[in-house]
Amino acid sequence: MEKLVSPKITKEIVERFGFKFSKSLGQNFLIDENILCKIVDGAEVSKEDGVIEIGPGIGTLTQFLAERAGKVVAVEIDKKLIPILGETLKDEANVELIHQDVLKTDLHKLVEEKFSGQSVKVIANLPYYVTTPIIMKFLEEKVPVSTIVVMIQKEVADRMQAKPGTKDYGSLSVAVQYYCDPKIITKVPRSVFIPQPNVESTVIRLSVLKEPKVKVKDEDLMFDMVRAAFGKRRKTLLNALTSSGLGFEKEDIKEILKKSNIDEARRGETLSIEEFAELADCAYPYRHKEQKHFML
Ligand SMILES: C[S@@+](CC[C@H](N)C(=O)[O-])C[C@H]1O[C@@H](n2cnc3c(N)ncnc32)[C@H](O)[C@@H]1O
Repeated sequence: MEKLVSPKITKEIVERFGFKFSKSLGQNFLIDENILCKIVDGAEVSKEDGVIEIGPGIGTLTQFLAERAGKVVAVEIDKKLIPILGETLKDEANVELIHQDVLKTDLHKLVEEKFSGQSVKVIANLPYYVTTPIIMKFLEEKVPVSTIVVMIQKEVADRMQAKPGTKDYGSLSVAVQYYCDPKIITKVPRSVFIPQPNVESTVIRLSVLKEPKVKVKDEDLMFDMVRAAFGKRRKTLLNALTSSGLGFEKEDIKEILKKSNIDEARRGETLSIEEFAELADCAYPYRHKEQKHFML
C-alpha cells in the first residue's frame, strides 16, 4: 500500500469509500509527512516498543508507527472506518485493530493481553472533544505506559505544561505534572489536516514518571483540594477552600494552612505540586475526623 499521507490519496480514499467526516468524533486527518515524522521521532519509537494508537482514522499515522514499532494496537470507535482500515493496513502484519471506544476499554487488560512485558507507548492524533478524559484515563488508572505523545489542542497543551503563577496553570497542570514530565514537541498549523480544525494544535510528549512526583497520603483528597483552590481563582486560598464544599470548617482550613506553612491570603494558582501535597497531608486528619463523625 502506498503512503496515505498526502491530500490527494486521503481524498481519493475518502471519496471511494463514501466516507463522511464526523465533527462530533473529532475527525481531522493528517496529510503532512513532516508532522508525522515529528510525532514518531518525538516518541523515539523503536522495534522494542509496543504502541497503542487511539483513533487511527484511515491509518495514516498507523502506517508510520507500523514501520518503526514492534507492534501497534489501534483502537477506533467509528465502524465506518473499519473496512477502510482493513484495506489501508492490510500489508501491516504488526498492526492489530480494535473497534471500540477507548474510554470504555479496559486498558490494563489490553496492555497485558497484547504487549506482555513489552515497553508500551501511547501515540495518537487525539480527537479533541475527549483529549483530557483519554489522557487522564491512562494516568489515573496507572496504565503501565512509559510515554504518551499526542497531538492535541494548543491551549490544552499549554495548560498541561504550565508552571505555578502563570495564567495557564490550573488543576490540569497539577494533575498531568503529578504523573508526568510534559514537553512540547512542536506547534502544528491547521493546514496539515483534512478537514481543517477550528483550533491550533500542538504535539506534546508526556514522559510518565515511575512514581508520582510527590508522595501524598490521600490522592483523592489532594485533587479535591486542587479543584477547590482553582475553582475560585480570584479568591484567597482560605476563602476558596472554605466555600468549596470540601466539608471543612473555616477554622479547620485556617489551622491546615498554618500547619502547611502556606499563607492563607495566597491564591491557588501560586501553589506548587509539593505545596498541594503538603496541604492535603495536613488536611488528612481533619477529613478523617469528618468521616469518623459521619459514620457514627
Ligand atoms: C483527529 S482524528 C485522527 C485520525 C488519524 N489518526 C490521523 O492522524 O489522520 C481522531 C480519530 O479518533 C477517533 N475517535 C474519536 N473518539 C474516539 C474514541 N472515544 N475511541 C477511539 N477512537 C475515537 C475518530 O473516529 C478519528 O478516527
